[in-house]
Amino acid sequence: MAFLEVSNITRRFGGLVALNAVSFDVEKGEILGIIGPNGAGKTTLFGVISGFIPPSSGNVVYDGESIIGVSPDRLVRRGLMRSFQIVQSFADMTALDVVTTAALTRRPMREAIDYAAQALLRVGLGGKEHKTPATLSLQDKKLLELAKCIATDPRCILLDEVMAGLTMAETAAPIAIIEELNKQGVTIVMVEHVMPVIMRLAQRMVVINFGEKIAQGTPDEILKDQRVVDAYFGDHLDA
Ligand SMILES: Nc1ncnc2c1ncn2[C@@H]1O[C@H](COP(=O)(O)OP(=O)(O)OP(=O)(O)O)[C@@H](O)[C@H]1O
Repeated sequence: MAFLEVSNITRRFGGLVALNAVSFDVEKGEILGIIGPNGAGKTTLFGVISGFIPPSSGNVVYDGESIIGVSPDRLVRRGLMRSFQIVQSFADMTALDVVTTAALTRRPMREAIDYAAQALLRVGLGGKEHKTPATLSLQDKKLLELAKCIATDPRCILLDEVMAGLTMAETAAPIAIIEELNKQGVTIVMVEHVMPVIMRLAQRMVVINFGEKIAQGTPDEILKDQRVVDAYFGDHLDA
């Protein structure tokens, strides 16, 4: 049995079918990349897996149990954490407050603050603990999302476009953090538009187009798949 099993997930918004019977497995310890054009349904898929969006039908099994209907908070306590494209916080919260809030899902207050400070150090944000997220650079905002994930002691992280908007040089830090987490046994599922990054990190990839899975395979297999090239790569190979 795979660590994460997505089976026949369909999600409708009114008449729009954002996801149509999408199925794939994620093995423990792997890095799975998910790609697809804008509006393909990737964020909706992450919302379903992480408990934020109920599916219209289908099932998600995490570590042997169905997690449909389980709240995002409870999933985080079970080690399933997702990042967001935009750091969400109240205006007067510092980076340390934001990460402490994440750490509190699994630790008491005093420990959570220490653990959050360590997570910030680990992503290279040492010294920026007391800045508000709004004043951080885009790269630091992305690193803050990673620190939030790390602070929850995840076993599986869903990363939503952590490289978006970064220069290739700026992607080096998040890439190193993701590789290190994975080496420590954390399973990673990542949605990413930056092709050189996902091609390098992902052991396997799933391609979604108009809410449907159109291909899966190793990065090399995906590059050679004509349906994928037609649907996606024409626009994104140089990205
Ligand atoms: N809450 C919602 N209500 C109505 N339609 C929605 C909602 N959320 C998403 N959609 C629609 O579902 C489809 C899939 O959107 P989704 O954001 O999941 O795509 P995506 O692949 O993540 O796109 P992007 O790469 O631009 O983030 C789109 O047509 C979108 O407009």
